[in-house]
Amino acid sequence: MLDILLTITLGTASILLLLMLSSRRRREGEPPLIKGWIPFLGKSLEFKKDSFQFLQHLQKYHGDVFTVLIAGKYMTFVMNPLLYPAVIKQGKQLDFHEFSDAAASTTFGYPAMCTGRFPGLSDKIQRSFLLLQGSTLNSLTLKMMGNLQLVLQNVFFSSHVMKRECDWREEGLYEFCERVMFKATFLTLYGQPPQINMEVHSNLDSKSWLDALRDNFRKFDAMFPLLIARIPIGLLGKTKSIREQLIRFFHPNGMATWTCPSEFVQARKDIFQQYDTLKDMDKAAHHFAILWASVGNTIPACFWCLYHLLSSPQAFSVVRDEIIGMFGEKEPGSILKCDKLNREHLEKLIYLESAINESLRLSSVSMNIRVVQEDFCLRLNPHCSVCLRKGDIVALYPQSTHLDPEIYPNPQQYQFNRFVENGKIKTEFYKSNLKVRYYHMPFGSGATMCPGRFFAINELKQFLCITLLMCDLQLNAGQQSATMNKSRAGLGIMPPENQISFRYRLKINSMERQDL
Ligand code: HEM
Repeated sequence: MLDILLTITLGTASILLLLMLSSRRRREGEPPLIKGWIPFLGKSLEFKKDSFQFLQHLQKYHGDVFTVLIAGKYMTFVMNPLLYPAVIKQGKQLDFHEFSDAAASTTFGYPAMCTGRFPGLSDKIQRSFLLLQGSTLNSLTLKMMGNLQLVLQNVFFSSHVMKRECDWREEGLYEFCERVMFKATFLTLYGQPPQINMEVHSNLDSKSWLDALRDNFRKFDAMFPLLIARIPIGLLGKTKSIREQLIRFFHPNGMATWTCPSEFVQARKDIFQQYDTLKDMDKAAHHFAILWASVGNTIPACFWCLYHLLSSPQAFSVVRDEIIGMFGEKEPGSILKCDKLNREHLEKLIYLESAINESLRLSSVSMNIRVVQEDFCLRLNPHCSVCLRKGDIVALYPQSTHLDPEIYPNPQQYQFNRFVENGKIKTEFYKSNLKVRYYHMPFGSGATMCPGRFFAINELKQFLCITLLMCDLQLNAGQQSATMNKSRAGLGIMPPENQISFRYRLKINSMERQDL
């Protein structure tokens, strides 16, 4: 995302990028252009890496629409959500795919799709995304439920952790979310590589193929913002060889031996098979990109959802009671047998959904980027239109909506029930007495919205239901509150900046506990 360029200008690389500033003649109707590297640099350093505060500052002085010249690119920011619909519905003149194709191909290491070498590939890939929704979502959800429970049981019953399952264990909360979600999502989407059968070998391979994959993934992910900003991978230490190992893991010969892939991954394998022009490592790189898409944001989202619930006793008790009210108190071992833990029932958990929405509202910093396809004037409302030029970028920055006090009173405060009204999920939010259509945008907007959003929300609900039903959980006392790592502004969900530790144990009923 180009926001990374902005982020970098706000960081130490500012001087290099700002030296690339160029100027062009202004036309009538163009939004105010903010340029001139000395004041820009001064301000950007003042706001350190907080691009949201920096943009808010620019909005205060230049209005709801302004253009920033960053690294030779003209980026027009539309900061008022009441103006978003005009941008979002403008699919033809404001395109997303050209930009995402270029950014994703360099980041994940496959050839760009819009070069003419792969006719129809991009459309087929877009169609495959439908398999993350509709009726196939039911089977994905069921599979995820089974895998989540197996992975959690694995955490408790693996013999290398020399503890009884009823003993408290301590761990980093982020590491716990990462361990559980990475494995469960991988198995659900890609199926099982032959060397592992979790039920039979649950005690084996403490440093298994999956741990190695996750370690490499974490190292790659740390470099992700720089890669998206097109910093050449050769300049990023070992990142190139780490990415190669990650890609090699998805080599088609290896994947052919994995059992039970999801219909989504199977469809992608079939599509790539039709293209002789795609080398095996290119196909593997496409599969790797989906691994990133499927866990890169979901893991930090799980962290914030669980962290906020554990930090707020009222939220925890309302959400836990709602889950228990729906599924009943369960013996940890019998949760899998509960046939209610499906999509239909998950949809009825409104406090849980509201708590998830609220965590996403606070932690999401994705930016919506569109590339202008031709010179034209975009009418934003009856009183305001802006003239744009081919090649310019238009950016929506939903964090400014998510933290707008007019739409969300006390916006920095976590309120788990903010999205509940009259016993239903609240969908009406207002600004200047006008209904805001795009009030919650962690998954992007319009035609380019995240195709995995329904799966992601289900995963979050399942993760929270299963951990709350199976485990007793507590944050360790005396630690600082979690803060957000802002270096990923523009790229999805921010991970925590600091380490948060917690303790957990398998739930057993109080009678049994007295016997222990
Ligand atoms: C909390 C979790 C998630 C968040 C916050 C999230 C957010 C996003 C965002 C903001 C975009 C870009 C949309 C735009 O710019 O308009 C995106 C794209 C995408 N997401 Fe997600 N996502 C999540 C989980 C998932 C999952 C579980 C999958 C499943 C495979 C997934 C698959 C994708 C794919 C394939 C794209 C690219 C779509 C394209 O190229 O057209 N995401 N996501």
